[in-house]
Amino acid sequence: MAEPEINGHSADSPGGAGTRARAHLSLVKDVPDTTPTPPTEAPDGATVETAAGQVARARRAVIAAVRHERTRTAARYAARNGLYVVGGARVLTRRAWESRTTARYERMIRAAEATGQLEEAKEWEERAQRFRQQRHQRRMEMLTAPGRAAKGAACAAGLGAGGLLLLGVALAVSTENPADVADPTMFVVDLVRWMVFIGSVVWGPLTMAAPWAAMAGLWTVGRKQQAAPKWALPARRHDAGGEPITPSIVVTALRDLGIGPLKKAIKDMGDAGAAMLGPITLAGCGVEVDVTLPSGVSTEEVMNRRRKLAENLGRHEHEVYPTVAPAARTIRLWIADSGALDEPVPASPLVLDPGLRANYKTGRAPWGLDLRGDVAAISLFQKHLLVTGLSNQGKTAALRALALWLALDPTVEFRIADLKGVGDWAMFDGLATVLIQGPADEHVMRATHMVEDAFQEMQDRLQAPPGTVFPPLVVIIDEAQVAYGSGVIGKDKRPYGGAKANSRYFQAIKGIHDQGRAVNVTTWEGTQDPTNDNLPKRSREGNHIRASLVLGTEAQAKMALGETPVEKGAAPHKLRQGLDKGQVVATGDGVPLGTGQASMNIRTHYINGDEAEAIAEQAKQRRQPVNTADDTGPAEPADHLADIAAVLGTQKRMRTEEVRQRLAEKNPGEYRGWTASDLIRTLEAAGADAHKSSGVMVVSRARVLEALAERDDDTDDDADADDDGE
Ligand SMILES: Nc1ncnc2c1ncn2[C@@H]1O[C@H](COP(=O)(O)OP(=O)(O)OP(=O)(O)O)[C@@H](O)[C@H]1O
Repeated sequence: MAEPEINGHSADSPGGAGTRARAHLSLVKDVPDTTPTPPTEAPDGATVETAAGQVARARRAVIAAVRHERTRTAARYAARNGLYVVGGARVLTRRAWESRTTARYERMIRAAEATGQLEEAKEWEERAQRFRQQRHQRRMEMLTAPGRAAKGAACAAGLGAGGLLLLGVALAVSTENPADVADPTMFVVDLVRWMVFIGSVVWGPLTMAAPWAAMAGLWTVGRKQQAAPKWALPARRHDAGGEPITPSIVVTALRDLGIGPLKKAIKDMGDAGAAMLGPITLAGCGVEVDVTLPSGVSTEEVMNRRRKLAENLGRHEHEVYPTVAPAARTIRLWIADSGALDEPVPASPLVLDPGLRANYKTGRAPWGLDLRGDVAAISLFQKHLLVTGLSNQGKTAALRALALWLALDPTVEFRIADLKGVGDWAMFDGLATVLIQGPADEHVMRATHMVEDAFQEMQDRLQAPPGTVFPPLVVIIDEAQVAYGSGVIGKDKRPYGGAKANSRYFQAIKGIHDQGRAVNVTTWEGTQDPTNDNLPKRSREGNHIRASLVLGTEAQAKMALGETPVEKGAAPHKLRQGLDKGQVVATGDGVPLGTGQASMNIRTHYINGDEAEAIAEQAKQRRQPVNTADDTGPAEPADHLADIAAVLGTQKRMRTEEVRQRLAEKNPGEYRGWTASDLIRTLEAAGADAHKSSGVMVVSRARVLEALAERDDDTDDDADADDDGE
């Protein structure tokens, strides 16, 4: 600010006050000398420049050239590319080190312990143990390797020489020329001679090219990993220049928010507002600070001015996350290092570790990183899940990443309807028991049957004796808005889709939301651009975990996540469409939220189609082959009498207890909950009553078959009567 005045001085009085002012200034701060040097009048009247003026001009030109953005970019470019080689060497050395030691396992154990995943830590510990044993075995084998190799070489040489001699003898016998005995051996000798010759010719260029090829390899690895210091990286990757966050910057940013009472309170504070702040702590790729607001200022007022707050802090809006802290009247600010959130998210552990296992009950799916850069792992045990967001922002990829992790637990059954049907879920063919793919009415009908079927299975499970253990059944409907929006009507005049109470799809989903959790039947829905019509309130609120990618408005954010998380700071509507692809704001049970935290931003790992195929393949190898159906058909009621006849098989009579047991094995969903009186009643109704034989109740095969035949006759008669009537 003072500079123009000083420059003004110097222009007026070059050798006097101006020079003094410059001298003084240079002691204070090293600024470029931009003072124009005045021309001097030559004796003949021409204007000439003094030597000092020329030097000063040259100096200015050099300084300007050195400081020019292009020079800096070029210097960064040169430094970066040189350092990629060094970085690449470091990366490869680390990889080699990790492949020979237990460093990687120890790192994973620490990470698992830090996120409270003790099961996972134990699993890594066991793997490390196995690795140590195998390494020991390899080392022991290496001790005896030279002897074995020498023996092998001697054997091979002997066999080779013998073979050539034998071949020579055979040749000599066939040509009747004893001199041919040596031909095969001489051929091999010539071959070796040629190989040595060719080797000696290419050896020179090869040894010349090898270091360059090695350098190019190191450079490629370094570049891929961006293994250069931050300052040398391209502008979009290095720090975009935001100031470090200090207490005075935070207080000033709050003071200038435009909230009158806050401004006044800060002015009145003896310590210029510092008392409002808790300690500023490093939190991942940013800092965190709690701000206790003065009385008369609500947390909501500050949260509503998020953009201005971010700008006052020298950050973009998406780099500042204000949330309501557990303490009263306190707001928690997490402020990212400038540009840090634009760094790519590393690859998923599912891609990096092909040996990864999952456990439905105790495990947590490694979904991505939170804003601090810590692992964000989600528990999916007995959770209904909803992922929503605008189109093409990574909804399917986020949902699929969770399913791929869970597929690594072979006990989990999947039934999937992808109502877009462009193959995003195709890798689940042979893994899911049902896979419906397509957007037409027919697919909505099939998806509805699939959900109704799961609902029926849930009902059956609920009837089972207490303590029965159920395998997890996860029903996934991606692009569920297609089902909610469908106008297709069934033969019974009931709508399949829609958000009305009689919508078959909606009813089945609601039914599972209400009671499915306890018997391990859960739904996961992915939906686009939520509205009250394409995602009814009762349906969205039935989910335990709700996650949203970028959305258009706050009202949509409330639909996606619920009112409370949004009021406490969850803001999917503040994410940047296109730039924040794959970033979800997640809330609910199963999301690792801290005390008082209402939501979490998770930058999910992206698993592309090929990687998803490979992970699904591993999952298939760990489970029994699955015949994937593309339609479950409307649920047919079970034929009890026919089922009883089937379990009797060829036996004349069978104890009622055994019949019940066999029925439960044949169709657990239908018969697991049957009591003895259910069986007796069914038999009586059909006229094939159970009776006592040798003191125990038995079912007679003859009576059951008779009852079946009678029933079939009756059905035929009814059909004939109907035909006559017509
Ligand atoms: N986690 C991620 N990180 C970076 N990019 C991602 C991520 N997830 C998805 N993308 C990108 O976004 C694109 C769209 O992803 P996806 O198909 O999952 O979106 P969607 O929201 O399901 O789309 P639609 O609404 O059309 O079904 C992907 O092709 C990929 O390029």
